[in-house]
Order: sequence, then C-alpha cells, then structure tokens
Amino acid sequence: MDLTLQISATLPRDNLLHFPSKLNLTKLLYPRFTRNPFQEISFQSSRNREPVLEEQLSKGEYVEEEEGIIPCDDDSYLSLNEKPDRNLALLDDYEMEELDFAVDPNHRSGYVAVLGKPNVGKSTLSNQMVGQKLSIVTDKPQTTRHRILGIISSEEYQMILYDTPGVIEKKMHQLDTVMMKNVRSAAVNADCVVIVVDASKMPQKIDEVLEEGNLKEKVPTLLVLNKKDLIKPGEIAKRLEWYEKFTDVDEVIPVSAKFGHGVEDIKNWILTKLPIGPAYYPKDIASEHPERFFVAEIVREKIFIQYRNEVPYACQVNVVNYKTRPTSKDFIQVEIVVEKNTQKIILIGKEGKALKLLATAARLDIEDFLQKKVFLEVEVKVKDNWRQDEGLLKHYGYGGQIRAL
Ligand SMILES: Nc1nc2c(ncn2[C@@H]2O[C@H](COP(=O)(O)OP(=O)(O)OP(=O)(O)O)[C@@H](O)[C@H]2O)c(=O)[nH]1
Repeated sequence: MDLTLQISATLPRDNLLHFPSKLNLTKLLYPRFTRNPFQEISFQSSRNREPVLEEQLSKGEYVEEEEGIIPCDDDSYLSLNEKPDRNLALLDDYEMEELDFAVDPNHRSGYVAVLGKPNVGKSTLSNQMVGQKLSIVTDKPQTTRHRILGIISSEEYQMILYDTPGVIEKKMHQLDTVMMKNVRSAAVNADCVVIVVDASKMPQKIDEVLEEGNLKEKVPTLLVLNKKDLIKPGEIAKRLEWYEKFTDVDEVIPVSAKFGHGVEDIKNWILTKLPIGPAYYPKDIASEHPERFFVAEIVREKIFIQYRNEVPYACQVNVVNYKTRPTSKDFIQVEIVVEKNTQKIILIGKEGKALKLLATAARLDIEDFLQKKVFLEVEVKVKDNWRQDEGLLKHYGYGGQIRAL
C-alpha cells in the first residue's frame, strides 16, 4: 500500500483540494500528517544553529516546524508516484457511500498523461480541462517542472490528468533528467495519452515525445493540434492531414486551448478510452497537491513573467513556513533559491524594488487562489549548482514526493 493510500484512508476528507459545491471558488486544505509522538524534538534558533544541522535541514533530513527542528521521516512527504490500486480505493466508507458508485455499472475512471514539447500549450489545455488554473502558464518554454495532477469529475466519470514538463532533447542539468523521469512516470500509468503539438509551427514527428514517455505497450493516443487560432482554416486542414498520415496516433483533434475551443471534443475522446470502474478520489477534489505547492508555483510564475534570460530557470521556490491564523492573515514564508550571487542581485534589484514588485504580484495571485488575505515574506538564497545536486532536487520534490505539511 503506498503512502498516498494511507494518507487518504486516515485523513479527514477536508484535507484535499476541493471544489465547493455552491461557490465557484477553490478551497484548499493541505494534508496534515500525524507524527511519531516519540520522535525527538530539538529547539534551536536559526541564529546559532550548528553548521551540520543547517546542512541536514537543507538536504531535507530535518525539518523546521513550530515546535522546533525535528527529524524528517517519510510521513512528512506526500508520494505522487504511484497510481493507486483501484480496488483498494482512496475512499473511506463515508466517501464510498456518498459516491454510490456500485449503483452505476457504467462509471468510468482513469489516468491521462498530457505530453508534448515545451511551450506547445500543455498547461493551458490542462487548466482548461480541469476548469481551474493548476499549472502555471507563461510564454517561455519549460516552465512546468513537476507532474501536476488535476482531477475532473462528473457523475459518470473521473479523469485524472497529469500535466507534464515539456520533452527536451538536450539535458543540461540533473534537473532536466529528473523532469524527464517525471514525464515517464506520468505516461507509464496512463490509460490514454494526449500529445499536444503547436499547429502554428511546421509539422514535426512526435517520436521523441513517444520515446521519452516510454510507452511500453500501445495505449490509446490522441494528437491535439493546439493554437489553431493562430493559423488559417485551410492551413489547419493541411496540418491535420500531415499528422494523420505521418504519426501513429488514433485520432487528431485541432483545438485552441487558450480560447477553450475543442476542449470538450478532447474530453469526449478521453471518455471513450477510460476503463469502466469506480472513482479514485472523492468527486469534489480538484488536485492532490497541497496548498503550499500551488503557492510556490504562483511565485515561480511571477518570476518567469518579471525576469528575463536565464534567471527564472535558475530559481527554485520553496515555501518554508506556512501558518494559518484564524484571527489574522495567514503567514507564508517563501525562499527563492538561485545558483549565483549575481542572480540574487538581479532578483532583489536596486534598493530591493524588484523583489518587492515580485512579492506584491505573487501575493495578489495567492490571495485570489486561496480566497483569503495572506502575509507573504520572500527571501533570496544562493545554493551553488542546486540544479545538479541530486539530494537537493529530491528535497525540492523532483523525485515525485512533495512536502505535505
Ligand atoms: N494563441 C494561442 N496561444 C496559446 C494557446 N495555448 C497556449 N498558448 C500560449 O502558449 C504559451 C505556452 O503555453 P503553456 O501552456 O505554458 O505551454 P506548455 O506546453 O505547458 O509549456 P512548458 O512548460 O514549456 O512545457 C503561453 O504563452 C500560452 O498562452 C492557444 O490555443 N492559442
């Protein structure tokens, strides 16, 4: 039984990202894990911390919580690696009863991997399908780093969507290699695959994407010809013909993800490919990622929008402290990790103006996302070559596990 199953079986159902039934808002609550009560707790202020402890903290062996610095056990992490066993189901009795899926023998559910090269519109499409912005979207390639899980439910079905990092040929950093692993692990569990290409570009073979996805046996594959709004109808017909002729996919559908055109056609295609079976998640849940994951992604999106060239790619955003306060604004402390001091200087800007601008833009979006006021504190740190450091990459969640608290 993997960790995801255990979590969902033991946690109250309010701990996942929900779609409230009446309000068209998102309420996010992140999983709270029970800690081993016998775990040793040490108190130490950050000012006079031992260097060894500092290193263990940065490697993720220890974690700083309200009660002090405590050893970080596996229970502190949420595994997003495995596809849960449908028969064990993630649902407790209450949820099973609520879903009443035994009554509907035609209910369908399954996993869908959204694959493609960078900047083709995978995240835009995934957000449109989920009906909510879960993945960040920018005009720069390679902004998606993790697999982002989005859940689309109706009475008759549940589609579990993985938006993945763009497939790249040249892997410059260990981070790129890990990102491609995330593509593979999304594809390997998929019941069907959606490959997105940019219709405004000359047609290209999709072999590289298929190879990176490591699709062992043939799964139903849809090719989505995105950004059709950028070309003339006659051109769309030509592209369609080319992809039907030169790729081994089951169907080609032209869409404009940005404007939502054709998105329903994609959903209908997926639906015919999903196996019959019960839901994996309660129906009002939109994602399994915790609140802090989306907060970090919003800050990262703002970095991509505000800064140019290499700087955004050298940034890692970590939420180091997240306190919900019933009587005042929630307190969120974020660190931006860069690789060089020169990048830190650019991020902060003259008299701290650039960082202030960034923090304000991020705070406004976070408040919009969480539907509540927050106090956001942003700090910039330098960690040489973090993109090459396997331990740090794992700690930052690139190994398919993210901090749950
Ligand atoms: N005109 C037009 N632009 C689109 C469409 N879909 C996406 N875009 C734009 O294309 C750019 C890239 O979109 P993303 O959704 O971030 O692309 P991605 O494939 O997830 O990118 P990576 O993170 O590099 O993998 C953004 O500027 C989007 O606004 C579309 O249908 N029409």
